[in-house]
Amino acid sequence: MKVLIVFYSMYGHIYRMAEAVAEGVRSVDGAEAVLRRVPETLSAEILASMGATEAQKQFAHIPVCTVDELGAADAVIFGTPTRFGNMAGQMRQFLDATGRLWVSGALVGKAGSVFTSSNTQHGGQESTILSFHINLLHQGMVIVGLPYSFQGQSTMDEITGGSPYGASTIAGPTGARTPSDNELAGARYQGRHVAEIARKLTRN
Ligand SMILES: Cc1cc2nc3c(=O)[nH]c(=O)nc-3n(C[C@H](O)[C@H](O)[C@H](O)COP(=O)(O)O)c2cc1C
Repeated sequence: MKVLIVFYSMYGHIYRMAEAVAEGVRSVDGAEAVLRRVPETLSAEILASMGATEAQKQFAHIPVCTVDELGAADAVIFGTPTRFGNMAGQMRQFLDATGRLWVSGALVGKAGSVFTSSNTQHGGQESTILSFHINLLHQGMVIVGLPYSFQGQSTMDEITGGSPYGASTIAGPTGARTPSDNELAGARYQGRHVAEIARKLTRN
């Protein structure tokens, strides 16, 4: 059973979370985690002006996802930073290339799940995940979130990402904060949870 983790990251937070999601997937017997990134759509000049050039080198070795790989996966977990409370345009562009999967119903009945990051605590993590879910529903996917059985999302001991909609991390106003242990635990939990549900959905 193949669980595809397809992400966009500009500064590395979503990449780090994607690695943790993959760990969670791999903790399920028979589940293979495949990490892919979506194509970059901004020019090198714009990326340099945004201070992304060095950061993106950390995950340049991850292969770029193809639409066929998306269609062939047993479950898909999407990771995107928030952009004004929505998914990043790079992810949007990738989704807009999947029309033929919609036509053929390739994703119907497969588990789909979303995780995110933002600079500020209330900067749109929930709206990013929930508006992403609309796309999954149009593709006929079965939406999987991050249940409250992941107790780390209820903690009052620290400022943390994570909601019933999906794992998340807060990068901080300058983007210098890295995903906390609790946020990474949420990402691992989500990966494991999706893989467990996908295993049930794919059982004959
Ligand atoms: C154009 C743009 C819009 C953004 N919009 C938001 C926003 O609405 N709320 C917020 O908290 N952070 C916002 N951010 C910050 C990003 O979400 C943050 O850089 C990202 O989550 C870090 O993830 P990454 O390291 O994987 O790129 C924005 C960043 C950019 C470049």
